[in-house]
Amino acid sequence: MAYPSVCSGRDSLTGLDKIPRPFLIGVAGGTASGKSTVCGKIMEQLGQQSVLEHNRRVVIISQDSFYRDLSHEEHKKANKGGYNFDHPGAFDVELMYNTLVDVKAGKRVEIPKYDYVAHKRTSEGATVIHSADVVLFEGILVFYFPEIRDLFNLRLFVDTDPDTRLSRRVLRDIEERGRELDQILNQYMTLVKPAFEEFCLPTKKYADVIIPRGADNVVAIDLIVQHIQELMRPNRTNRRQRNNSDSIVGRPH
Ligand SMILES: Nc1ncnc2c1ncn2[C@@H]1O[C@H](COP(=O)(O)OP(=O)(O)O)[C@@H](O)[C@H]1O
Ligand SMILES: Nc1ccn([C@@H]2O[C@H](COP(=O)(O)O)[C@@H](O)[C@H]2O)c(=O)n1
Repeated sequence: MAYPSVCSGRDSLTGLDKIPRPFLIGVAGGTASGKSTVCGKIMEQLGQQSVLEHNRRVVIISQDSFYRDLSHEEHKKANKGGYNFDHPGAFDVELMYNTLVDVKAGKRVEIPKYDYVAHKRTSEGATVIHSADVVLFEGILVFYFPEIRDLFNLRLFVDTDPDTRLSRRVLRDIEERGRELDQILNQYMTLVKPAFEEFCLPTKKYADVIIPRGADNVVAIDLIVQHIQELMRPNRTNRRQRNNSDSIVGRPH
């Protein structure tokens, strides 16, 4: 696939002289490992959970918003748990890449919400990004595509044991995604688990920080938040000019 050129290259975490805004964090991990929950905790600890959504300076995007549109046949398969949503080919990589490039360039971007019952993006409840300090991009395969992997300034991998993930997925898919138990287990055994082992797990090596036990790991989350705050501190040398009051650092939590 041909991608448009972008000023790429990852800012070294020790080379603190060039901290980009927004600071783009990739959060990978298996299904139901706690990626969204970890992102929520990071946002909360940065004091943003109580801020109205359109004023937030820390934004979470889900990779699921970039699933390809399904054909009629694929949609029928998906309704039976037989469509492979865990394969890299299920994603619109070009749209995902172009969107992240726009986010990094500070452009106003609208990210549609994904409807897991209808298996498609919805026009309602889109996340609007216009002047974020930190953008968290979470999903099972956010480190799979090299061009996308290279866009991240920090990479986290949420490492939760597979039994825990399966039991959480079963409960979540029944409660929130309108699924039946036999369909969930069949999809998991035939598609989700093999794809996790083939495509997701091998990307753990790209992480800067691996978070064992996901959101239960308060120490890891505290350290990550401290690191982000340190990087984003307004009086860092050579940082982009901005008003102190605009910063997420030092805001009341
Ligand atoms: N540490 C935890 N303890 C208990 N339940 C959790 C924990 N982390 C996540 N969950 C639950 O597990 C399910 C999957 O978590 P989620 O954060 O959505 O995972 P992911 O984004 O990786 O799919 C959700 O129902 C969530 O509430
Ligand atoms: N229509 C869909 C789309 C995705 N899935 C499954 O969701 C998982 C990814 O989301 P997580 O929050 O669990 O990371 C992935 O494993 C897909 O199997 C789905 O079932 N239906």
